[in-house]
Amino acid sequence: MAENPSDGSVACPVCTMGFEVGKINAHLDLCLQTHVKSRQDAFDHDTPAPPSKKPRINTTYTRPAALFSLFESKSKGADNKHKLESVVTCKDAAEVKVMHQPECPDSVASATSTSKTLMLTNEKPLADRLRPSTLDEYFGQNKLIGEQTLLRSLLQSQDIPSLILWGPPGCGKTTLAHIIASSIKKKGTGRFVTLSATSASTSDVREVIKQAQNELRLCKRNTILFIDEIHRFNKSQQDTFLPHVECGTITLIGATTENPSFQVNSALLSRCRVLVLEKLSVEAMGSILRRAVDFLGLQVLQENEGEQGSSTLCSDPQVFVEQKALDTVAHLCDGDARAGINGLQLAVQACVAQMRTASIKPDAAPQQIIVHEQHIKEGLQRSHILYDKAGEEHYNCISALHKSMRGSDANSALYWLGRMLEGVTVNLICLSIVGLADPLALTQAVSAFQACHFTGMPECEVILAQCVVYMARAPKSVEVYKAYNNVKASLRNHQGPLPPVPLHLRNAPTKLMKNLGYAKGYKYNPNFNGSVDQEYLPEELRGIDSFSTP
Ligand SMILES: Nc1ncnc2c1ncn2[C@@H]1O[C@H](COP(=O)(O)OP(=O)(O)OP(=O)(O)O)[C@@H](O)[C@H]1O
Ligand SMILES: [Zn+2]
Repeated sequence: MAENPSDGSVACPVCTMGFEVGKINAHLDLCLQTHVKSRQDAFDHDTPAPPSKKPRINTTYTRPAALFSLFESKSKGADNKHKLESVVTCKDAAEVKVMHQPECPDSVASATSTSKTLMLTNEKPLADRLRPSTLDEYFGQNKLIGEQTLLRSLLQSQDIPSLILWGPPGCGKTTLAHIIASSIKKKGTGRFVTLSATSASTSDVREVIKQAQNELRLCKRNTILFIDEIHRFNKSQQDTFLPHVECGTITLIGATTENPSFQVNSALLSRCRVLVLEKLSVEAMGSILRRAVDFLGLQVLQENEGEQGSSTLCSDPQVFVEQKALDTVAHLCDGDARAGINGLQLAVQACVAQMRTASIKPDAAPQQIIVHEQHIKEGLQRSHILYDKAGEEHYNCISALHKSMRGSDANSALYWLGRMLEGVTVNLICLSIVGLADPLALTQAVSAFQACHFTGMPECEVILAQCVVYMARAPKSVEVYKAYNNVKASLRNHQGPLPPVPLHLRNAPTKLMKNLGYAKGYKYNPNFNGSVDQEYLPEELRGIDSFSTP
């Protein structure tokens, strides 16, 4: 800014430089733009893309085929050969720059320039690039943003109260805040500032508040302050904005994955409206993934379709993704859109990388890349507990010991115990397999465990031996064991996000939780004579009995 402050100058609320009264407004517009941009750079992770970047998504949308075309045409030669000109390899990115000369008549790419980078670089996670900027692209959360909801009418009236968005990871809290903010910015009624409680300090907050005060005083413009992961601020940090939320200098939108009753200052909480977001449903995830697929220019392969699909006419390599693979992402991502989108991205990257190594030879035939369910599973990085070979012998002994006791063979059980005492401790609690037929067995096992701790080797041998013989001679039951296995299997095989805990079964220690309907309708058994008719399972599991299923 070139102006020199004079004596009767006013300070710019943003950069605090002095300006003549007549010039301050013109300066402000400019200064705000630069300021907002620099803020966005600083908090790039959770701010909307600067305007100049946005069309990237839109352009992509209208011509997805061009973007995912791995090979770009240089000229429309009649030569049908696909010549690889360059392959750019980066460490683990699927950034591929390759060229060829296709004959494909409908290749959109053929009309465009030279090599283009595949939309799968690692520079920014796909989920971030896909962040919706309007409610039309925001899927699920219908209870919150459906027609005739409070939030809709607030958005229409442009009168946004301070909000706390509470929900599980990747369900769209940050996105919703951005949408709210951009709808307000559109009408020019407010300013939007983003801070993340993981990186911002109290002085950052003070700075934002100072600017908001100036802004309100000079421009009569409200500031919306979005704080991601607000629960990471401690209570005294949260106190910093309390008075400013109260007097309306800032409208606070906080996002949190933690129950705000416990993590957000109660004074602050009482000044904010809490909106609860849910895990995204399988259907919502389906729509979100569709959008990702379009963005990447992938083709979806229905189950009964051959691999050739629609590409038989065109010699361009194409990337297909099985519909089943998409369904798998929607089911496995547990309502977390970020995990789902990025899982899909990783799977596609892995497939493209595989193809790349396979086709490095010049004149390689064009290929079709198909992303299968298995790739997706790897992409989602569902970790499994690996079997520890080194400990195998130990587990074999435990197994033999357990089987001997189950078979009421005290003699063998003692033998296996002896084998294991060669340096390895026995997990005595495992011995409780005797089950409900003799509930005292568990007590025996725990007592033996404690007794061994008191006495140590070698005296504890006898204690262990007594315990093992007790187990071997006790009556057996596998009822609980089987039933619990059924529970584990049903959890493992569950499709989509796990059902929420029924509201009436939840505890309601805070006012917020009461207001949200927690504990409502719960029948406290001691208040009733005899049995109480009450459901203790989520609605979709009613009627399923782990004890009776085989
Ligand atoms: N409801 C939705 N509709 C469409 N896309 C969504 C939705 N929710 C999330 N996404 C996608 O998932 C990404 C992550 O979502 P977002 O950052 O809003 O989640 P969050 O709830 O703030 O998660 P976290 O608590 O982990 O920060 C977004 O960039 C967007 O691409
Ligand atoms: Zn300024």
